[in-house]
Amino acid sequence: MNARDESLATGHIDLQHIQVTFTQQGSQFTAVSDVSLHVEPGEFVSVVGPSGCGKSTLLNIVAGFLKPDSGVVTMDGKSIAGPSAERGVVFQQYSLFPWLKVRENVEFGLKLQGMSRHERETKARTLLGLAGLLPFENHYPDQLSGGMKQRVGIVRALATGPRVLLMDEPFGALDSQTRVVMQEILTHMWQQWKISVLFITHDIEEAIFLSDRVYVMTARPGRIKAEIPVDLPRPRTPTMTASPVFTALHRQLKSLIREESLAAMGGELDANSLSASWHLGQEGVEALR
Ligand SMILES: Nc1ncnc2c1ncn2[C@@H]1O[C@H](COP(=O)(O)OP(=O)(O)OP(=O)(O)O)[C@@H](O)[C@H]1O
Repeated sequence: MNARDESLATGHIDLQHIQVTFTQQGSQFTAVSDVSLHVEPGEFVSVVGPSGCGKSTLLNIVAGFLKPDSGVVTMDGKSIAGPSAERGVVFQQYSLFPWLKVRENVEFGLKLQGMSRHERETKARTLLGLAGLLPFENHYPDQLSGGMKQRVGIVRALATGPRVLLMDEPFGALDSQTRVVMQEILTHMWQQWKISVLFITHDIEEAIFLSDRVYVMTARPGRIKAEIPVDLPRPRTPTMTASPVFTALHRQLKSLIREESLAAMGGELDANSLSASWHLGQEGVEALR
């Protein structure tokens, strides 16, 4: 078995019956209720759902930053007890060290792993080259665009050889054009690495474009409402977003999330009241004057 086959055989994430409660302003509430989900080795899985449904909470549990109140979370059959280099994390905020140059940022984790200067320089330069960032290896983060910073963040997370990549709205801070390009870059990088990815996003199109499967969560308390396989061939290309399969999936996911977004607004809004509120009639218009 070569190194690539070995990495394919690992990176299995399994969450079973996860329950999380938080306390806010002195009162407890259930943030996540009875969530079970899995990511197979080498699979790209997204989680979508309305704001506040617990998506980041689930990612933080897999990252080992947070312990659930009940339920079981494992990676390759072993209980997750805390953060580990086996699980790389990329957040929306570019968490690069501003005082280090691009290559030094990528080398940081390798240095902690005890890799020699020569080896880590070679590895960082190879990875930066694959991400089209080699010409910027000696730049500081604040000399880069948002998209480039996030590419460096992804390369840095991948450098230490994690078996799983956890991404929490990684492109959320980017403008829509850059975001689309980043999705393409990520899907190409992922095809080369074939690493397991758990990806959190608000963006339905992004979830479909990137994923093998998409989990949809309910409004708080977050549960799994649906699990949707994405039956689109790889490699993914931008033209696929106009295909009948893509548009059907988009419609299905949009409708599932809309129901939950309305529920998240407290139940006082439903489809009828939403349209009624815009048809005020003459009396309503007068009342607003
Ligand atoms: N450490 C914490 N203490 C108290 N409440 C928390 C904590 N972390 C998250 N919450 C609350 O739990 C709920 C779920 O939060 P979470 O960030 O996981 O949701 P999300 O689906 O990722 O939201 P968004 O899409 O808006 O980023 C929210 O109501 C949030 O305010």
